[in-house]
Amino acid sequence: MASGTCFIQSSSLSYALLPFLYRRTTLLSTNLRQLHSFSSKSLTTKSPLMKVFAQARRFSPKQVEIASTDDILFESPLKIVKYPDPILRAGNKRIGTFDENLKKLVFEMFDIMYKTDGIGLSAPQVGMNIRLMVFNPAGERGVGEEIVLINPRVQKYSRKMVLFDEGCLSFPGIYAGVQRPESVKVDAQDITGENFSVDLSRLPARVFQHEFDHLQGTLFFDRMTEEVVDSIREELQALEKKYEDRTGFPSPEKIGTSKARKVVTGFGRS
Ligand SMILES: CSCC[C@H](NC=O)C(=O)N[C@@H](C)C(=O)N[C@@H](CO)C(=O)O
Ligand SMILES: [Fe+2]
Repeated sequence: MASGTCFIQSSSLSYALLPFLYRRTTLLSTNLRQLHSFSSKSLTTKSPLMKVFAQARRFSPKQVEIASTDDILFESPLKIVKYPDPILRAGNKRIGTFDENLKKLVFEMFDIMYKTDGIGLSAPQVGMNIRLMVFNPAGERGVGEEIVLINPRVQKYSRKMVLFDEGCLSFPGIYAGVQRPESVKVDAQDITGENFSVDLSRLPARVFQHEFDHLQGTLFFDRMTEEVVDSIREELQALEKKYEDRTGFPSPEKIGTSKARKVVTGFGRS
């Protein structure tokens, strides 16, 4: 999609746009009905207004903003952003420009990943709110395979879930159990902008999912059960305190002792 295109979230559609949207979704639904023989049940909704919203949600492409050149500018050397910095919770823009600057960023991300004993790294973890991740499950330059995924989307994931003790470079020294699907099928773009698909399982699937979560603003403890969070609660609070001491601002989030925390499941939209 062209840079500068204005996207509108279906959830925030103004009523002024409804007539236009209704025409568009009606056309789309007619075409899709012919193409895919939708069941009458899937097209039945309770009111015309609900129908417009339901169809808009089903047919509209994902409305993630495209990064500008400024969004991809970075300062060397890169530094790892630590919890609870709000950068880790911010939205991440899709990348539309595949140039030398992007290649340099990827090289420097691998560099800091290896230096900090990582096996994967997402752009928001180095302060860049864009949809880019790098990983190498071998964790060493020149060993294993370096994988770069730009604007990744999860196509499929296995029902089989696996529990594994994960660590995150944004939570130094903290490890705890996270359940994730054993394998995933991913669509993405490479460093030249070329589309590709890849099937990942075991550790590569785990690292991909951990980094993909970062691109969605999800952190590994969001997926942990309350019992598991209890085992690292004090360490999380220590990071929150460190952030407050360093910045002079209150921590933007607190793990506290609340039981209201909702464990994240699934992948959300990308
Ligand atoms: C298992 S997914 C972990 C991915 C994570 N990426 C970014 O936060 C990461 O690299 N975490 C490291 C702490 C890590 O897992 N390092 C390896 C190799 O040293 C380890 O076994 O601790
Ligand atoms: Fe992480």
